[in-house]
Amino acid sequence: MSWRILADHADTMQEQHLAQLFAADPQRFESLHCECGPVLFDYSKQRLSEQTLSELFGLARESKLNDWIDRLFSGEQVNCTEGRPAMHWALRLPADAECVVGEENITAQVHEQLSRMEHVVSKLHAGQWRGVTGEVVTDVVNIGVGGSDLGPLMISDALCDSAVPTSSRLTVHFASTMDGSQLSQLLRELNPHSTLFIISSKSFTTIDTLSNAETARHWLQRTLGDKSAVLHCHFLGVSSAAAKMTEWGISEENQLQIWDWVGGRYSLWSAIGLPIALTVGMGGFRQMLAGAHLMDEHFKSAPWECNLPVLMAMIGVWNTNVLGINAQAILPYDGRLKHLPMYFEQLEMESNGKSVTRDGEPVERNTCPIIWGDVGPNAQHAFYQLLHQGTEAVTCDFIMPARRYHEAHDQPMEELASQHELALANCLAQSRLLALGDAALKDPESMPAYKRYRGNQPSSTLLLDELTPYSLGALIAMYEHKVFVQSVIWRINPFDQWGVEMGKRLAVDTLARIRGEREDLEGVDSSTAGLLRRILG
Ligand SMILES: O=P(O)(O)OC[C@H]1O[C@](O)(CO)[C@@H](O)[C@@H]1O
Repeated sequence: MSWRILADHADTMQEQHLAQLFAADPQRFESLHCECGPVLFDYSKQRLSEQTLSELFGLARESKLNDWIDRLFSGEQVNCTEGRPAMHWALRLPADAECVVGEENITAQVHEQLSRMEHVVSKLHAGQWRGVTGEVVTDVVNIGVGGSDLGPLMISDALCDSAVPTSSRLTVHFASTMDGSQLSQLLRELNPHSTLFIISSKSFTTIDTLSNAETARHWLQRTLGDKSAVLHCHFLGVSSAAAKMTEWGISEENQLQIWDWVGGRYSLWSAIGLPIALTVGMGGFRQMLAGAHLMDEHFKSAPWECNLPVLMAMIGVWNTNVLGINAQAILPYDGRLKHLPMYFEQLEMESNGKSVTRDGEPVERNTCPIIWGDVGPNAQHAFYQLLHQGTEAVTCDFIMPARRYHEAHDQPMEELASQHELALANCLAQSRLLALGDAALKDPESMPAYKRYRGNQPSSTLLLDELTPYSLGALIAMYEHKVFVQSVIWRINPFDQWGVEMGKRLAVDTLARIRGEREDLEGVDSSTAGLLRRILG
């Protein structure tokens, strides 16, 4: 029923260009933006009206959104294919919050691991973590992939301005690629005597991570010898599989725990976020948790009309399923957020890239759009041409902090401030031009066709007061909950990722052929067989 109403309503909306919507209502921004703590969400440049939202809320009611939000926050097994709850929100609860699921006191477990993390962070920052030969550890390498890499990497970079000075002058590095290229580059520069590795893997079975971990172990042992003390002094593990960490050789006191109920792409709030805490200190890490908790509470209790994750999700549904816009660009106007698009690609596409409902039926409508992005000003010189004059409709998320640069380190303050202003101006100019097209320009009719702008490309702007652990925590939690709301509307499970499993199994079989352990090419398609023959000479 709601879908039909939305389709009818779309017929009217499609007739109106964004330029007309803005011209008709000078107060459009006032009625179509919303705030939660440090995040302002402006959706006035989306192709919708207040009536659209009320029709979308009809769909949310029909989909029993509030019941699903209750299920998520009561620890029900919302991840039905794996029989697990999804409780990343519990990682952000303050120590005095009560959260008991079954027999388990979740808050107590979470805060015990936070204390253990704190111990590790203080020891490393104070220069008290020593390698096997007594040298102070100065370099930490996080080995992980997917959620065990992207979140920690993205946030550590984003919060570089909040980095705490440490007496050990600690540097945190990341290695994820299974071909070993990132790690071997690092190993050329690092000193085995003063390097610590974090093996970060929820499952502790991911071949990418385990093969890099093996390489790191051999690198250390070639210089430091084959004694168990080398493993003890140079490896930490973060996983939900304690026995596997022990079997690999990580001593129990160097193990940090996460739980089955934290999905990999939702895990940066747990000990998987250790590299973040090493960068911004435990104080900064707790601020990030507090920002996310603020968004959790807002999501649970704010009316839909001013609920940021719900609004963002329903606008996404409107774009994808009613306006037929199947591409979304993530465009941060701040170089510190360069990994944010990649992080959201995993969060959204691994969660909602599904075509079977919770009941095992084929979905009736499109699910997650294709998401990509880059630092906005750089992307202006790369793919914005398509946004402005191509044939595809794309919705964009512009993300930027309003303020930056309180302290100038080595550069004059005015120089830094003026570069920030430049980025802000470009962000506002681009979203304006995308929305209004020629209407944003003077005398467009005099221009040749190839210089004209169609406009009507929808976008949202997420304005943070500043980029801090608190505001970034709130922003990421907002997107997490948006993904959940959309999964409810699309009736899919956002917490599993079966689509990535079969590829891993086929790779095992292919590897046996590449290594000559299996010579026949029986059952292999001609393309793969031809490429294998060429590789094997
Ligand atoms: O932390 P793990 O278990 O090594 O998994 C890494 C990544 O691999 C995936 O399972 C996909 O293969 C992601 O969901 C996950 O973030």
